[in-house]
Amino acid sequence: MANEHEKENAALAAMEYVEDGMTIGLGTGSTAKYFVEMLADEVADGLLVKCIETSEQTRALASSLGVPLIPFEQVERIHLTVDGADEVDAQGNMIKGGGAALLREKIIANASDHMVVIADPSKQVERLGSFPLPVEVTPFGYTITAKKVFDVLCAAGVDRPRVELRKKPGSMEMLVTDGGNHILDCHCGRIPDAEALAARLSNVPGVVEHGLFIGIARTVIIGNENGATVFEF
Ligand SMILES: O=C[C@H](O)[C@H](O)[C@H](O)COP(=O)(O)O
Repeated sequence: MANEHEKENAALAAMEYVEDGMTIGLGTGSTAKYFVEMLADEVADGLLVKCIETSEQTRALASSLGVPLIPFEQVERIHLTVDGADEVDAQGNMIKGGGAALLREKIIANASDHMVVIADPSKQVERLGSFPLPVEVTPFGYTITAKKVFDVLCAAGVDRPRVELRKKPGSMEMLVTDGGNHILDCHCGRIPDAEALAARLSNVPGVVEHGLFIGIARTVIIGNENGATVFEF
C-alpha cells in the first residue's frame, strides 16, 4: 500500500537522528512500528541504545524484537523520542491519541530533548480538528467530566461539538487505557485556537490528559513515495 510505504520512508528518515548511547522514547501506532522495527535491526547489528515505550502495545513489540527497554524510573534523560501523529499542522502542533496512548506519549515526549514526529501526508492539515480529539478522563465521574469537556469545547469556539465515549474496538464495552482511564473522543470539525483549547481542557478536573500536543515536536518528517520531507521547528 502506498500509505505504508510513506510511513516506512518517514521512519527511515527518523533513523538519521539515532546515535549510539542514546535513550530513546518509542512511540505507538502503525507508523512508529516501522521505526521500532528499524531500530531493532540496528540493535541486532550492534547499536547500543536504551529505550522507553509509550504503551503496552509498543512494549510487546519492542520486547519481541529484542530492543532493550528500561523502566521509566531508571531513565535519567531521554535524548530522542520518535512517534506518529493523527494530525499535524504547519507549526508542528498535533492531535495524538487515536491509539489511546496519548498520556504516556505526552509524558515521554515532553521529557525528551528532541521529539521527532513521523507521518504520511494524509496526516498534514491546515487546521487541527477533523480528527476527533482524544481526551483521557478518570473513570470516576466520567459522565460529569464529559459534560464539562463539552462546555469547554463550546467556550473555546468549537461549533456544535460532539463528545463520545470511546468503546473497545468491535465491542460495546468502554475502552480502558494503559493508565486505567477512559477516552472521550471530541468531534470538533475545526478547532479555532488549539493552544487556548489545550489550556482550558487541562483545567477540567477529571481530565487526565488531552491529545493536543502544542509546541512539543521539534522535527516533523512526512514520508512520501521516494523519501521524506523534514520540517524543523
Ligand atoms: O495513541 C496513539 C498515537 O498517538 C499514535 O501515534 C497515533 O494515533 C498515530 O498512529 P498511526 O501512526 O497508526 O496513524
